[in-house]
Amino acid sequence: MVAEKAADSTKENNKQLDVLSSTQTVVKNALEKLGYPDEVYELLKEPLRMMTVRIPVRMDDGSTKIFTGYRAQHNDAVGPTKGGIRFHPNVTEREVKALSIWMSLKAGIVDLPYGGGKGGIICDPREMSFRELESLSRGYVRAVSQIVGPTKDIPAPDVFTNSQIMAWMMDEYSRIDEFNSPGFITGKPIVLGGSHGRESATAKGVTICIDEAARKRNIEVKGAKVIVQGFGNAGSFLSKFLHDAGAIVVGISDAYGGLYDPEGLDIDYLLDRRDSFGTVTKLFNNTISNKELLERECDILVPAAVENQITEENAHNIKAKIVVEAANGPTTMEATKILTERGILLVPDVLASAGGVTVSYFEWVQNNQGFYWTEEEIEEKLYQTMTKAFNTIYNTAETRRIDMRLAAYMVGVRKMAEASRFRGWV
Ligand SMILES: NC(=O)C1=CN([C@@H]2O[C@H](COP(=O)(O)OP(=O)(O)OC[C@H]3O[C@@H](n4cnc5c(N)ncnc54)[C@H](O)[C@@H]3O)[C@@H](O)[C@H]2O)C=CC1
Ligand SMILES: O=C(O)CCC(=O)C(=O)O
Repeated sequence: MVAEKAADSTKENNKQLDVLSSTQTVVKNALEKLGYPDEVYELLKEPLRMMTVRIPVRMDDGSTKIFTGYRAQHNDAVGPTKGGIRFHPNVTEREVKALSIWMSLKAGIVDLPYGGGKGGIICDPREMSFRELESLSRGYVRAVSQIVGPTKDIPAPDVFTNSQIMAWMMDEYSRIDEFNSPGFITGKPIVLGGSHGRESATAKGVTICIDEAARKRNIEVKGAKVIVQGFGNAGSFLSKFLHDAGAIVVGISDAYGGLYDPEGLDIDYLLDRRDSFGTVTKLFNNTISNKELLERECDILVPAAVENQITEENAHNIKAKIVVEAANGPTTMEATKILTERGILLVPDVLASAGGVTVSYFEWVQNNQGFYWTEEEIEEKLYQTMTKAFNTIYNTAETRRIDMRLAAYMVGVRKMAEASRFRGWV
């Protein structure tokens, strides 16, 4: 009996942490609230295409290692699919599928002419040499080359991938295409057709959401205590922006642990010492765990690392008044409910982290037109896009008396549902 109960509770816990099924539940709720028939949900609950590839890489020790990778294309009714590529040991097929659905929702929320796509390779780039990483990146592009391209599916950076990896991938695709194809991928170095502001775009978008959310809750960002989980692309730029705006960044973390100081951390020093994978805490002895960090005292909490960090286990202990999700999928559905009931304003991932794909879109447009904008122009366009999206979703949540995640899904799903209907798919 006891063993049966324990097995049931493990099953329930695994279900809550399955990002695909929880995303499907919210998509279903959003479509029902919008009055769409069940067949629209049947179409949108899974990607239209999912490719699994095996990539052989000759390692530096002379052995050959076979890596598994994925590319999911959720829905291309609105336009080509778009979304990052993740290199991480925990990548799974279901995770990549969920990430592609989130990309569709983001494109809908910030009104881009795209559907969602996402890729991932099961690997640990922190343990690979530069040459092995180049070989893996080029091998992945060769393996998925038939289904990607500037008018089909446009990749970008995500966890543990960066502008160098985008450059190798663009070069490999250009060789296959026998044409210089900068619009194949975004997040490239500026000299290869990258856009000003793309590197910091995700964090900029999150900063704009924090400003808007703080205004709604009468909190001054200047002087507010902030914890940021993750010190990579999203988390490190965000910490810098908030620090420069006068917020007190009291906590940060990476995959190995967290740092907390109620008086505020020396962000410039930490930025200077972090490595290219967003690791910095290994240099310190007085670290705490990621779990502890999330529960420490602060006004604003920003998970900017990986999925399933705020769950029903710790949601009751979160001290922040505002939680802004820079990461994809950091809060489970059960935790969303708990935080909302506790009066904590939760700004969901599909809205808060949409700055990255927004500037990726600007990069793609600049590649297509062959004319490039200044950083100021990009920043202004990003600001307009993010504030409009935030307020549309905030007002939808208020009017309908629902949480901001469901409101964001309702706003995000509508365009692809309509486009699929007009195309006669449902
Ligand atoms: N880079 C981008 O443009 C965008 C990123 N995101 C999301 O933001 C999140 C972070 O992505 P990036 O900053 O780009 O990645 P990154 O690779 O630059 O940094 C990842 C950070 O998370 C930490 N981390 C990794 N595994 C962890 C774990 N198990 N527990 C705690 N920390 C861990 C790493 O140490 C590092 O500090 C991800 O969820 C990603 O999907 C969302 C939109 C766009
Ligand atoms: O910049 C992009 O196209 C995609 C970024 C991404 O993967 C994300 O928003 O999760």
